[in-house]
Amino acid sequence: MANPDKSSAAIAYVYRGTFVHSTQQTALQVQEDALLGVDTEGKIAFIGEGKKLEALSQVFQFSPSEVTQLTEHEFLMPGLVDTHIHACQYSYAGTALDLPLLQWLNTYTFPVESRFKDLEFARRVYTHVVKRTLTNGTTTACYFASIHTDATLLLGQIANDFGQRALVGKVCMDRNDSVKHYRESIQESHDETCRFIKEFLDKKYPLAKPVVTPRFALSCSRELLEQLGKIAKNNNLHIQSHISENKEEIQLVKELFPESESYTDVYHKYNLLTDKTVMAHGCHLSDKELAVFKETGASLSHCPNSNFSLCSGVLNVRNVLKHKVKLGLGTDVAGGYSSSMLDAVRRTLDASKILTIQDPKHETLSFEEVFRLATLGGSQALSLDDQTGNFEVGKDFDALRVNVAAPGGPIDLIHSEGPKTLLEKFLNLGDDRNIVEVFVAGKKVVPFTEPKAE
Ligand SMILES: Nc1nc2[nH]cnc2c(=O)[nH]1
Ligand SMILES: [Zn+2]
Repeated sequence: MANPDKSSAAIAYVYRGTFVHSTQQTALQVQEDALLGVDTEGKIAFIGEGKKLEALSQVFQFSPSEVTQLTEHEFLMPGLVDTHIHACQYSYAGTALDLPLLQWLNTYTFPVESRFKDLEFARRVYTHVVKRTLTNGTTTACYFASIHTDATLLLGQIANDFGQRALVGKVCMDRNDSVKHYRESIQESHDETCRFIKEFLDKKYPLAKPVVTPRFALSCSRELLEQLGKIAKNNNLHIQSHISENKEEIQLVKELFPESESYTDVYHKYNLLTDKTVMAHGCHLSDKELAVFKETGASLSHCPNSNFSLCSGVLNVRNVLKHKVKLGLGTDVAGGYSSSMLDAVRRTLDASKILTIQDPKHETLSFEEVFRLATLGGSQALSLDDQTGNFEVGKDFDALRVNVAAPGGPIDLIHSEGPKTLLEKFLNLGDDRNIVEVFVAGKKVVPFTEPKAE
């Protein structure tokens, strides 16, 4: 576990106590009385046994008296990864949940998103969403913004200023018959996407990157999809979109793209399925389509709150995992009403249990598996697992310090509990009151220090 050669940077701080995380092999690995050192570059420098404190302090040159000891009801876990969230829909989260997807988009979503031309409105909403998600433990977020380049650049800046790891997408859509002022021409969508990518990359943010973002097949012409596939390829960029969310949407895709064998085939044809692609939902994908996801390395973002709220469908996560398709969890605000990944964890378990009620042979997901999906799984789905997702030496320290018995918090601990039960209680009953500190790339980002809270 300890490898002094891996890191040449000095140790910035060391924690001692219980750590929980996931690996490819083990959904939940618990280390009790362990030591974890973070270097001045924000990377995990070592993980070792508490009883080896003396030796580790000599090898890694830190003072044993400076080690921070976690309390009995505390643990460190990897930060939560939200693989799909619409930052510009945050203002109406918790409302407008009475229509199915396409009617919901036309009635509520497009009119609100069109307001993001106004940079001051954008600043207000984006500051709130970044702060709220960080407080809820989202250390990495994959954001959809709106069609507006400058407002989307602002979202990238705000995420960077607050220290959140973020993928940020300017939405592309050249088709919208219902809210005609909320669409672009093909030329505009292409040129603004290029400007967005260039200006975003010029900022050289350490943790924020641009994502090519066709809204979904129904919002885009063939020409636009083709151009976006090329832009992503030429710049080696991430791609995000939606797929196979609801049955009416799938039927319309079939009618609009009759030459394609399936919804998946539409995106595949325009080179939009790569190992840096994340597609939201996929509730109704066939096994054949899942095989294309596996072959291309594209991943799925499971957004169960949204799938329930808009009555879209119930994704069979077990089947996706059997196909070895990468999968993370998403809040899909505001189709999903909660911006907390703890809610996504709970709704994922609910969705799996519903499938078991319908078919007792279905193998229900365990809380340990869902914990992995919310952390390591999300980092894999976003192809960021070389940097984050679990506690491995050399990765960035993206972590939550959780106190299950936080004073004034939502959990009453009646008995003394082992670490596995503490994690289960936190996942099912906890909230931001239990998340006492949040770290991204070694920097403490919650409680907020700078920039000043609004
Ligand atoms: N849930 C959801 N699905 C979509 N499909 C296309 N756009 C959207 C959106 O904003 N939310
Ligand atoms: Zn979405």
